[in-house]
Amino acid sequence: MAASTSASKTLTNQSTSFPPHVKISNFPATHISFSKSSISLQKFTISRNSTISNVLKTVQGSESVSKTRGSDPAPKSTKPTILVSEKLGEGGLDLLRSFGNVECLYNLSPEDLCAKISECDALIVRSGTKVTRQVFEAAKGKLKVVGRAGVGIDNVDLQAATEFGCLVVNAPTANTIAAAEHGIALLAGMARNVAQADASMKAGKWQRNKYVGVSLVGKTLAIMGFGKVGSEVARRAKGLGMHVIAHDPYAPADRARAVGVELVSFDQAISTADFVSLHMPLTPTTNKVFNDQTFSKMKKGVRIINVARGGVIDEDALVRALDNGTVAQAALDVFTKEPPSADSKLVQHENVTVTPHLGASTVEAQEGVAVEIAEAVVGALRGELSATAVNAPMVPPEVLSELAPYVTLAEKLGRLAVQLVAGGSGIQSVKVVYSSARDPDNLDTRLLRAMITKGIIEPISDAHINLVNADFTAKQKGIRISEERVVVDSSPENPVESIQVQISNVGSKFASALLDNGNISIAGKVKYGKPHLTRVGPFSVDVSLEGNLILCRQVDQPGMIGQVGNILGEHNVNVSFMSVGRTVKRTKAIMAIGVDEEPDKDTLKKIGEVPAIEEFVFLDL
Ligand SMILES: NC(=O)c1ccc[n+]([C@@H]2O[C@H](COP(=O)([O-])OP(=O)(O)OC[C@H]3O[C@@H](n4cnc5c(N)ncnc54)[C@H](O)[C@@H]3O)[C@@H](O)[C@H]2O)c1
Ligand SMILES: O=C(O)[C@H](O)COP(=O)(O)O
Repeated sequence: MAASTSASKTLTNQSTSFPPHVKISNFPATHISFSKSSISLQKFTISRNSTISNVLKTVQGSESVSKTRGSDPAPKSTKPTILVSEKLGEGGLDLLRSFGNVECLYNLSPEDLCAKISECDALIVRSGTKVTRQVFEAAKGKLKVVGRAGVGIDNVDLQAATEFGCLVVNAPTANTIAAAEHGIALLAGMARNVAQADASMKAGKWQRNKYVGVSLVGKTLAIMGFGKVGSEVARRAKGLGMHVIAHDPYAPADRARAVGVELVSFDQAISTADFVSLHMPLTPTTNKVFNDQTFSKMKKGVRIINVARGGVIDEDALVRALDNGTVAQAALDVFTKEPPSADSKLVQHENVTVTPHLGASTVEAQEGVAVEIAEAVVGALRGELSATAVNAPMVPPEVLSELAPYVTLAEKLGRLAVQLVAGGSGIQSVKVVYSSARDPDNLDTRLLRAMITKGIIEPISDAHINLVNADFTAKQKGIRISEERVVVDSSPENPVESIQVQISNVGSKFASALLDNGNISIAGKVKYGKPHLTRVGPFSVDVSLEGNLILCRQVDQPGMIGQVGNILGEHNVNVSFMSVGRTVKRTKAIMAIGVDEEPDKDTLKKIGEVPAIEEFVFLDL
């Protein structure tokens, strides 16, 4: 298959918008929504020659709503009803009132919320309202958008929202500074026992010796998670004279350097720090990452601050570490269960300072998130695309049905590529090469690019990526995604022949995935409707992208498949696919092995001990 032409473009600072000229014909339009692992489809009837923007409006039921911007009111008879269930800044409320009928009903019981919701077109919440499946069921299709006035959307059942065709939008940036300032307040307050001394004085005591604190200047602070909040905490801590280090496997080193912060390994961060401040998202990887084992590696007398999410700490282990003196003090704004039980040992511990999830609670941040969320909700009710949507993008059904298998391939390639990146390497530049028989102008790759972005970003953050927010989120994370289309001589019936994903300027956990130019490179194809991995670095392979994957590089010699297969078999790990690729006979080869179960550490160790195996990596697809 010869490459005949190529065209490339780089996406920077680009907001997502649909071309107005794209038309769809008379068939049921499909509303595509993504969750972490699934795509759900719902059908809506769209008239001939509707534009995509009309599709959006029809799907969200806002055709009759005013199309004017800013504070122009919607026609009275068609004003949408917007329920605000937690306190929201006045600026946001004013904007909402200029557009719809706003009802502020705080502290609704779950039953009252369900009773009310079928009258509402939009619901605005913070972290206190649980927007459950029952709420979406009770809405009976009336609810079109849920706005989360803040970052975390763990209180909204996204899957249910998606299934019920309800858009969810959030306000991811307006409370960053507030959270960082609260982190610093907890750090300083804890070091000087402010809360404990205050309580003691109010109890009539004067205990000057008991509340001798520790100084911050010259102490080492480890920032765990160098994102928006983490980097702002770092800046402020440096101003206090602290030595700041950070651990974030996905943050670019130059961003850290610009703030004067050194990026280090997890173990180095926790074993050298006097203070450890947590700013990573709660993901399966970070869930209870601070546990008995990690506390035991910390410097005796370490102090911990958490304004991220309670679930990153094993709270029982923290109580043990406080009791045995490993951790001298902790200052916590967030808890696994909120509110925590009144008799929680952690909350009651004398060396623990607590606040009731106040990180975002400043007048300024609440005004900021209120306006940010009001704009997003009003835009969504008008049927506009939102840069902060966390679910429910829409694409024309003919594009969707054609691209559906490639969408899965794209996400899997993204997930796979990011797992090949070595810890400590910040991802800044991703190149996607689409080989296709179609003219470059006749291939809409936005959905594929969004899915590759989703595959790359979601395993390393709590961001939810879809067609709407993919470019926005990548840009926010400092990841530049460029696309190149290569026209190949094959059937133009297939929109794409193959997709290659390259990540530049990073180290790899699996050196064989590197091309001569130093880029991690993998490529895949759709075969019989299923995504297949067809290339790893310079090696050709062919393995279905299902379950999990082990990649091994070995000296090309007989018996290797048998040896590795036996180890997996002995440990009851079922092999689903296997493929061997090599560059030159009897030199180096790689083996790609699809496995149904995740092998335990012992099994992987045994694979690594096979003498001819030079390197291997386990990848979760
Ligand atoms: N207490 C509050 O009121 C409050 C307010 C705002 C944000 N938050 C929470 O703070 C956290 C950070 O928010 P943000 O806006 O800075 O998010 P962000 O996405 O900008 O930053 C998170 C960073 O964590 C990094 N990360 C991912 N996995 C990691 C791992 N295993 N180890 C170390 N780092 C890892 C990511 O690369 C990213 O740089 C989130 O959990 C958010 O929900 C809490
Ligand atoms: O996720 C967030 O934005 C913060 O945790 C703040 O939550 P809140 O809006 O309930 O204060």
